Parts: sequence; structure tokens; C-alpha cells
Amino acid sequence: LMRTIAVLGGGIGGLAASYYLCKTPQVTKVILLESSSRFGGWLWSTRRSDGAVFEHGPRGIRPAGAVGRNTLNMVKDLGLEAEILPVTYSHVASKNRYLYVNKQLHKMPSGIRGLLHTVPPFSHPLVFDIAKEILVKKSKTDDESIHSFFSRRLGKELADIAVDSLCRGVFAGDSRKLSVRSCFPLFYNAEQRRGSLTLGMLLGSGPSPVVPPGPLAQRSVKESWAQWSLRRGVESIPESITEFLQQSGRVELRRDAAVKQISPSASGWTIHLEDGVVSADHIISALPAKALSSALPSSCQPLIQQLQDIHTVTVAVVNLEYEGSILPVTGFGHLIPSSEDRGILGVVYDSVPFPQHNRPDTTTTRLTVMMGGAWFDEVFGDPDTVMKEALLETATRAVQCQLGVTTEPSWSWVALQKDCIPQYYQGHFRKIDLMRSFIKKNNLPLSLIGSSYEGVSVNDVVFSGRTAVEELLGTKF
Ligand SMILES: Cc1cc2nc3c(=O)[nH]c(=O)nc-3n(C[C@H](O)[C@H](O)[C@H](O)COP(=O)(O)OP(=O)(O)OC[C@H]3O[C@@H](n4cnc5c(N)ncnc54)[C@H](O)[C@@H]3O)c2cc1C
Ligand SMILES: C=CC1=C(C)c2cc3[nH]c(cc4nc(cc5[nH]c(cc1n2)c(C)c5CCC(=O)O)C(CCC(=O)O)=C4C)c(C)c3C=C
Repeated sequence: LMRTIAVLGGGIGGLAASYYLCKTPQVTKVILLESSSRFGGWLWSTRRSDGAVFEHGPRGIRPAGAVGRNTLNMVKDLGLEAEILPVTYSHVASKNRYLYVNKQLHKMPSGIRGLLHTVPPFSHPLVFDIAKEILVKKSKTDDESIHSFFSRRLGKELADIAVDSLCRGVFAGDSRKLSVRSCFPLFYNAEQRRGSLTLGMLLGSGPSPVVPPGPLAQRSVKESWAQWSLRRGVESIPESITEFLQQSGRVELRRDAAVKQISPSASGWTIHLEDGVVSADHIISALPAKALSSALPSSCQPLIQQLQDIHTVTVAVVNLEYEGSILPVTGFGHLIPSSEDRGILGVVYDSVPFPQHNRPDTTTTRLTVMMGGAWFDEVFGDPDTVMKEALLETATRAVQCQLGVTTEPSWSWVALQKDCIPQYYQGHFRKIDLMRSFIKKNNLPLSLIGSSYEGVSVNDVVFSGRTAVEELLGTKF
């Protein structure tokens, strides 16, 4: 029996870990410590009084795979099924994704036809690259940049345009620095196990965790959902978990409780807050890696250094609302390769996948412009001194140039998301291995979860919370 477990950080990772702890009878008490005044971390939705919803963080969650099923199982258990807004594979938002290249929007090729023909901005049919891919030898290195991996296997053009853009739309990062092994383990494993991405995709690229689909996950398969959100925005997930934890009576939820220092004690840890201390037998840290690093005692070197070396980038998220229907194309949105514009990463056409979030009873268009990421400082300067007005101006000009929109937005919101996305650089897996073995060797009562380590998607982070609880208590959910 574990007496007290402290969960540090009340983002979706810390909340998910607390949720799973509550599901077992083996824990007497859970204390969740969050520095800010709200739970949810980057899951942050603005609900305007007229009914419109705007997302300042994640906006669509994928149901696919073990981690996707796992989140749906939790969402069902929390009673959120009636709130779900699914987007099916046949929806235009799933079919149409654009790239903005050479000052033009290009629909990304899809389906057999798209692969057989030359589709600009590409100079030749992609089917050739895919056919040749099967013959490319497998790499002997234990990690590689995403750009180098795809350049080698699929050609420089695809790597420069499509892969570069994809990395900006998932990691707000630079494909030339990010690790293929840590960012796209499925692709890395496909090469290692099958010798090819194409064969890996067709034959499978290794075992994945076993997560039986509950009723909601089964529904997502039957109705072929590509992604989903919630009627009142994704922030409903942390809100529902918080409510669930409160009702359980076993979790002490503390907001405005920044963890300052952690020190070892006879039975576990003493956690120092601004106004007092908390004792715990075990810590599950769902803090960003650098925040944990600065709280650990000096006895935890080299862990401190390895955590400190996990960098993050800043993204400016600009939500815009326009009157009327102003888009020249319809789809999920467009991404922009770094060769086209370093500062503007892409634009999401939120009204297309989720029209339910528009202001009711009138026609409006909601867009989100994402800027900065790995290029933030170079393009916009120091995030601590940048002016929100300047970011808004850059975003509205981008919408004007790239989408030909001539009207000004009727409403806007600029969120400067500082250090919001960790960057798994080449060799990241080695840091993770070293950290986990240090913890094991020294029997530290500490688990590491959250977006800093093994996946940044909401699904990955929820799953990291579940895995930590299972390993700690030796249970299986
Ligand atoms: C703009 C944007 C768009 C995204 N889009 C998607 C998407 O479409 N789909 C998807 O799946 N994912 C998306 N993501 C990724 C996903 O949202 C995040 O990776 C995930 O929410 C991270 O959760 P976390 O709990 O690990 O971290 P966080 O949300 O960062 O939580 C950490 C918590 O710790 C708290 N904290 C920090 N320091 C201390 C301290 N000293 N003491 C106590 N508490 C502390 C923080 O306040 C925070 O609440 C997006 C992220 C961003 C930023
Ligand atoms: C089309 C434009 C997009 C922009 C701009 C964009 C920005 C952006 N996204 C993240 C983080 C994530 N995005 C994820 C999924 C995702 N993002 C887009 C498009 C844009 N993102 C799409 C079409 C998708 C769905 C992918 C798919 O269905 O194949 C995810 C989750 C990935 C997963 O494994 O589930 C994350 C994480 C950031 C930080 C960002 C800021 C620039």
C-alpha cells in the first residue's frame, strides 16, 4: 500500500496520472500541486458569452492507435461522450490539407490519383519516391534528424517541403534538428524492423501497447473518426477530470501551489512550496523538464543536467474571427515550410472541422495563425518583450496575403505560449534512457511523465500518466 503520492503539475499529464491513481484502491492519498490558478496547462479554451469557442492550445485529438483509444476510454468514463464533436475521414477537413509554397496554396496530394500525377508544389509524381523507398538501405546510426531520414528515404523535395512543414505543425520545430527516433518512432521502427516505411505501414512496424477499445473507441472506428473535439472546447477534459478528482474525496487539489524545491526525506520526499511543505512517499512529476530540474536536490545530478538539456520553444497563437464566409478554399488548414516563411508556421481553418464553435445564428469564420516555434527569437525577438499588437498585425497580414482575405477580423486574441512544446533533438532517446536508469539504480521514488519525454500529443501525455501509475503500483488498467 502506498500512503501518499504527490503529483507535480496540473496539466493534462498530472491530471491523467491523478485520475488513474484514483482508479486503484492501493493509494491512500494523492496531492496534486499546480503553480497556476487553473488546471489543464496548455489545454485552454475561451468560451465567449455569445457561445463561440476558441482554442489557444490543442484543438483536435486523434482517436487512432492504442493511445487514441486510451484517451477515448477515459473521456467516456468521465461522462463526456455527449459533448464529443467528431470529424470523420470523409469530411473536407480530413481530406483537404494545404501547403503554402511559392506564394500559393497547394492541396496536399492524397489518394491513389494524387500519388500517380504530378501535383504542385512537387515536381514529379510521388509514387516514384514511394516505390524507390522500398529499395533504400536501412541506416546503421542509432538516431538521425527527421529531415535527413526522410531526405534519404523519400528524396530531398519531399523532406524540404512536406516533412519540414509537418514538423512545424506538430512540434513547431525544425526538422533538421529534431530526432526521427523520438518524434516519429513509428517511422524509425518501420525502417529498423521492415527496412522500409512503405513496408512498415503495410505490414506493421512492431508491437504497440494493448488497449482494448471501450464503447466510445468502438464508435470512433465504426463512424471512422479522424479527430475529435468537445462542444465547449478541449478544456472540458481537464475540467471533467478535476471534478472527478474532487468527487473521489481522495485527492487534495492545490492551485497556486508552485513547487520550489524537493528534498529527500526518510520515507520519500519533502516538497517545499512558497507557503509550507508537503510530504510524500512518491512523486509523479508532470512538470516541464526544466521546472523539475530546478527543483531537484543536488544529489540528483546528472538527472538535473539531462532535464535541463530538454529544450522547448515558444509559439504565438493568434485566434481570429471574421464576419461571413471568407475562405478561398476549404480544409483543415495550411502549413508553411520554413523556406517560404520562417516566422509563420501555418493557419488552421477552425470553422471547417468545428463549425459548432462558431458564433451561433450568423456566418463567421474562425482561423488560428500559429507563429514562431523554433524560429521565434530570430523572427520576433525576445518573447518577454515582444508586443502582442505586432504579433496580431503579422497574423492578420499573413491571412491577407496567403488567403486573400481583404476584411479585418471582427475579434482577435493573441496568446503567447512560452516554452509550450518540448523539442526532442537528435539523441533525445539517450537522455531518456540515462534518466530512467539513474532513477532505477538509485531507487528514487520518482516517475517522470508529460510532454517532455516520450510524445507531445494529448494522447501520448495521458498515456504516460497511465503507464507511470501502472508501473508504480504493479497494476494493469
Ligand atoms: C499551440 C499548441 C497546439 C497544440 N496542438 C495539439 C493538437 O492539436 N493535438 C495534440 O494532441 N496536442 C497538441 N498540443 C500538445 C499538447 O497540448 C501538450 O503537449 C500537452 O498539453 C502537454 O501536457 P503536459 O501536462 O505534459 O504539460 P503542461 O500542459 O505544460 O502542464 C504542466 C503543468 O505544470 C505546471 N507547473 C509548471 N511549473 C510548476 C511548478 N514549479 N510547480 C507546480 N506546477 C508547475 C504548469 O502550470 C502546467 O499546468 C499542442 C500544444 C500547443 C502549445
Ligand atoms: C494545418 C495547420 C496546422 C498548424 C498551423 C498546426 C500547428 C501546431 N500543431 C501543434 C501540435 C500538434 N498538432 C497535432 C496534430 C495536427 N496538427 C495539424 C495541423 C496544424 N497544426 C493536423 C492536420 C493535425 C492532425 C494530424 C493527423 O491527423 O495526421 C498534434 C498531435 C499529433 C498526434 O500524434 O496526435 C500536435 C501535438 C503545434 C505545437 C502547433 C504550433 C505551431
